[in-house]
Amino acid sequence: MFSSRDFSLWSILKQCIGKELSKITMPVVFNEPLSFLQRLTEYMEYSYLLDRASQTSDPIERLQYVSAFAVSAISSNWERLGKPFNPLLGETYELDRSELGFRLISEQVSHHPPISAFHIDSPLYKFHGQIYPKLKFWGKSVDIHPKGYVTLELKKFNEVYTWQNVNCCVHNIIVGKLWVEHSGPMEIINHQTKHRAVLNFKQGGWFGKDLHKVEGYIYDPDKKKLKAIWGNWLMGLFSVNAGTYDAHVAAMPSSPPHTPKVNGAGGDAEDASDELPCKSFNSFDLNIPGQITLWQATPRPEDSAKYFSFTLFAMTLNEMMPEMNITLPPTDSRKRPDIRYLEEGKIDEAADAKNRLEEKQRQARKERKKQKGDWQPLWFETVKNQYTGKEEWAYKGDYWERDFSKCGDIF
Ligand SMILES: CC(C)CCC[C@@H](C)[C@H]1CC[C@H]2[C@@H]3CC=C4C[C@@H](O)CC[C@]4(C)[C@H]3CC[C@]12C
Repeated sequence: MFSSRDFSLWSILKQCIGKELSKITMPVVFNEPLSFLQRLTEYMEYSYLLDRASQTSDPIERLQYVSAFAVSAISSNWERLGKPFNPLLGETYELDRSELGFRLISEQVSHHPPISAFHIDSPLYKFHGQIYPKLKFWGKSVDIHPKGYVTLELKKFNEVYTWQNVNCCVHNIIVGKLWVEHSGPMEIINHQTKHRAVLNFKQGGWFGKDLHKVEGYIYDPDKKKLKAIWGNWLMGLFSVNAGTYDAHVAAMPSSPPHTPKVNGAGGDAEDASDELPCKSFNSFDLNIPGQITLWQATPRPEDSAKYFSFTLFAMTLNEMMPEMNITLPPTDSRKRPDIRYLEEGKIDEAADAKNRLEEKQRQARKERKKQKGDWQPLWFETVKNQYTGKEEWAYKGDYWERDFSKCGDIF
């Protein structure tokens, strides 16, 4: 990893207050060596939770595991402060993890606004969706709204679940240590049985008491609370009967008084930046009789901090195995020269390559405009999702036949 300490993020971003960030080009030192398509693949790090959900006959237990999956999908965002590369229009990424039971294909289907579509197949489930990351800069922080629904189909039960990704915020852009927070509600619906999980990602608050905490309930179709789910999005989740949980929490002594920080007068979460997430995690393992652990995060590899804070799963994503040179399409993220250079620590080469690719993309767009042509994604098309009622990008099929003769020359 190259140190970006000598570069001021603020000096670049100060021209952009209140603006959408997808249009500004950032120096490559603020990047991590992955494309956003590869980064999205990290949703699948804990794919075993989907296997587990498909293997239980109790719909409530299924929803518990689907909820754990939805939360686990963002756990790798902790401490990840590099910006993934914006995928080029038509860029694709595949990940064949048949030994884990799934394979994934994703494509950048739109450039302005940026939209990434993905589709994952397993013998047990299908998981697909699209993300429209909207980044907005508000001076002290960057707000990220990863718009778009994701859909999970459990084949054995003919069940469809949908949810929306939770909002994200990067704090301390001007001074201090950058850190990531997820906050807001996440609602996961089983459209067949009408069970719902409503989870709340809490804000750190004044003293960081609730930092990274997730808490919520599973409701039956009549909105009766069945199970409580609680934990922390970076480390793990637990569950127990809702009644037991509520009684336990009500009987808990209120938290010990805190000494307010002298300079911590603001009401926002920045004050919590020194709080150790591990410390607050202990208080989440409430040890309630009958509680079960739904999910626990795998610790980061020892040297992770020197490698963009990647998880082990993330470290595999840009690996180019010898046979891949032949099997991969020319549009696969692993073949992007700028990302590869950054991975190798060659900053100047990475910056040059990134400029060249972006220029090439602009030229191609001009050409299309002249010929009055429209861009057509190769592997996805728009359809209406019957459950969410929203237009979405659906996989057309055929990718794995590996006929890549129609792939554009984008790198
Ligand atoms: C310091 C600033 C300017 C650059 C760093 C911004 C980084 C941290 C931002 C840029 C794009 C962001 C991602 C955009 C969309 C998603 C999908 C969502 O489901 C989980 C969060 C996730 C994966 C975001 C994580 C944070 C992210 C990677």
